[in-house]
Amino acid sequence: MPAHTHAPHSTVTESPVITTTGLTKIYRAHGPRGREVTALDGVDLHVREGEVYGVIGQSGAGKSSLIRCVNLLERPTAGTVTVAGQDLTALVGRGPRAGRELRRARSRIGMVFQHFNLLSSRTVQENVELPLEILGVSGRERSAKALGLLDLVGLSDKAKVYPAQLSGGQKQRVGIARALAGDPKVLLSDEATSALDPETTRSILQLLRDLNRQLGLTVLLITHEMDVVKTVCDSAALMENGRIVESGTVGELLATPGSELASALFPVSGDASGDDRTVIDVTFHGEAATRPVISQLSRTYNIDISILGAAMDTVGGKQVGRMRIELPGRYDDNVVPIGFLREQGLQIDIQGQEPALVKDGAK
Ligand SMILES: Nc1ncnc2c1ncn2[C@@H]1O[C@H](COP(=O)(O)OP(=O)(O)OP(=O)(O)O)[C@@H](O)[C@H]1O
Repeated sequence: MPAHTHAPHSTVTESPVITTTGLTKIYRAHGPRGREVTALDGVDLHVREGEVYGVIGQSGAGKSSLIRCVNLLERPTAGTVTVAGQDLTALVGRGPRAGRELRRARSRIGMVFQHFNLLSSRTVQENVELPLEILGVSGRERSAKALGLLDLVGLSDKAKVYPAQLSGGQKQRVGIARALAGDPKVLLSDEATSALDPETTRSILQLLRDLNRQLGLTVLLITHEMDVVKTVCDSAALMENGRIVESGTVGELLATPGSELASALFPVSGDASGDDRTVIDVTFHGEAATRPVISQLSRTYNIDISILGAAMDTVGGKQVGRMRIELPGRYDDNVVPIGFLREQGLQIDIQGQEPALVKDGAK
């Protein structure tokens, strides 16, 4: 594996910057027979300062509800939301003073939308200036700030044009510049690349990553695309039916036996070539990724190993990967070599072991 892979400098700290506890959102349809939909069912989310955190899940899992509750665009039914040390839920519906504080706190949370939400009647610069107008920033200061942000997102030559004259990727860059106008500590991204082609998606993700690194900006993004998580996220959570069912840093997920997210990030396939074989998935990450463990295994135990499938990649600047290998003999014959692999710090998942035990038991 190449040792020269450029690992971007990580700015992740242990301080929590977004925390939700028991976050619950129940939508109630109007009318006496209104149906209830529980979109969030007690979500505990912990996003650390300086990380890019991805929430992934299928349509209807509750991702949009989560991100909209984090900036209080949607009022949670229960639970708390703390952003940068401030309990936002405590400010809801508590009179004009708390309302002002909530608006101020919100200006420290940038939001990027799937369909950009730009005003077509305003130029690019005027779109970026909009949040500053709302904050009461003077004309000259607004203009200087907007031009600086457009430069940061690579659009300094587009200040005077209208959104209709821009490509989708350029529109999203304007959306990002606008989201940064209030100097947020946190950027929320709601499917920011879903409306873009793959190449533009890559450039927007790269921009988010660069802003994360340069500005120490914490990014919480929701997506239904595993590739987005793989490209930019330090940590990820999987949502199903309004709950977080798995979460952690990419490394932690890869080290979790049976992690759905880990196998979705690194899918490997391949079937055993016969009954009398043991198929195992080996996950490499960190330092173990650079050692020749498979050839050591083969030499130490004098066994022939077949590689059935493999996926290697760089996630958040770190080499990670999975390999599905086949060893001769049944599981009982391979306890020692498998122990050897585990001792090397590798994550080992034995394919079909549990179903086989169940089947054996049923015989
Ligand atoms: N305003 C609303 N009123 C009633 N139900 C809603 C409302 N918004 C969302 N829901 C319901 O809440 C559940 C979660 O929706 P949400 O949009 O949060 O999921 P999602 O994971 O973002 O899905 P998608 O990727 O399709 O946007 C769904 O069953 C949805 O129908």
